[in-house]
Amino acid sequence: MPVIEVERLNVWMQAGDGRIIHAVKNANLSLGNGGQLAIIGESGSGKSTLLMALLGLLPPNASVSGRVVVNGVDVLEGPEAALAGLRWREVAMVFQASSNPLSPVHMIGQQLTRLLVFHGFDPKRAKARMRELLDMVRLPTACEQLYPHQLSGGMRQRVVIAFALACRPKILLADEPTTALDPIVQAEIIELILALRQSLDLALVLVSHDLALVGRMQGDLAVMLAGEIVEYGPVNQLMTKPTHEHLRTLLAALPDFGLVEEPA
Ligand SMILES: Nc1ncnc2c1ncn2[C@@H]1O[C@H](COP(=O)(O)OP(=O)(O)OP(=O)(O)O)[C@@H](O)[C@H]1O
Repeated sequence: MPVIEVERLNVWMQAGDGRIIHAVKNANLSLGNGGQLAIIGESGSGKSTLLMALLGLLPPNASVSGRVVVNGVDVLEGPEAALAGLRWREVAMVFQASSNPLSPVHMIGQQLTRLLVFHGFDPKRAKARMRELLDMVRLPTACEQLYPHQLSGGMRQRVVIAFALACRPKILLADEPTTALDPIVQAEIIELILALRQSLDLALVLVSHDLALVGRMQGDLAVMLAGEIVEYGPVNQLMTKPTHEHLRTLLAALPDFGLVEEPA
C-alpha cells in the first residue's frame, strides 16, 4: 500500500502581476513504504510546489485539482486536524541549507530539546532523545553546547536533519538539502540521508537539480520540465536509458556520466 499517492495533480499560482502560472501539470506519482523517489528538474520546473502539495503547504495564491493521499490522509480535502497530525509525526521536511530554521541565539541541544518537549516528550526523556538524534546524524555530543554560528554549514544541515527526525516520521521530504554546501559536504549529506533512510526504513522524496547526486539513489526518478513530469521510472533504468530528450540533455551535461547504449 503506497504511503504517497498523487493522482492528476494540478497546481496553478497567481503571480503578482495577475498572470496564472500552471506550476504542476497533471502529475501522477506513487511511493511505497520505505521507498525512494528523486525529483529533478531545472529551476522553476515545479519541484518545490509538488513537494509542498504533499504536505498541504501551498501558499494562499495557489489553486489545486487532483488527489494527494499521504499515509492515508487526503491532503487536499482532509480536515486541518488530520494534516496537523501528519506533519512532523508522520512526514517531516528538510529544506535547503540556506533557509535553515535554527535560532541563532540558542544552543543546539537546547533547541532540539525544546522541539521534543513541544512535541510531547517528557523533559528528561527529551534530553536523552536529543543526544540520540545528534548521534544519529553523526554529530559529536559537544555540539549540544554550541550555537549555530559555531558550526559549519554541513554540521548545521545535520542538525536540521536531526530536527526532522525528532518525532520518528515514516516519510522524509528533502527539498534541495545540499544546495549552498560545498561538493564534498553535499556528498556527505546525501550519504547521511540515504543511510538514515535505510536504517530507519523511511520513505524518502528528495528534490534536487543535481543529477549526479540523484544518480546515487535507488528507487524511482521523476524528471520535471515546465510543471510536467516528463520522465518517471527506476533511477538506474532512466540514468542509462533515458527516453525523454530533456533527461538525455541533462545526462550529457554530466562530466563523467556517459550514456550506456544498448548493444547493437
Ligand atoms: N508563491 C508563489 N507565487 C507565484 N508563483 C509561484 C509561487 N511559488 C512558485 N511559483 C511559480 O511556480 C513555478 C514553479 O516553481 P517551483 O518553486 O515549484 O519550481 P522549482 O522547480 O522548485 O524551482 P527551484 O529549483 O528554483 O526551487 C515557477 O514558475 C514559480 O515562479
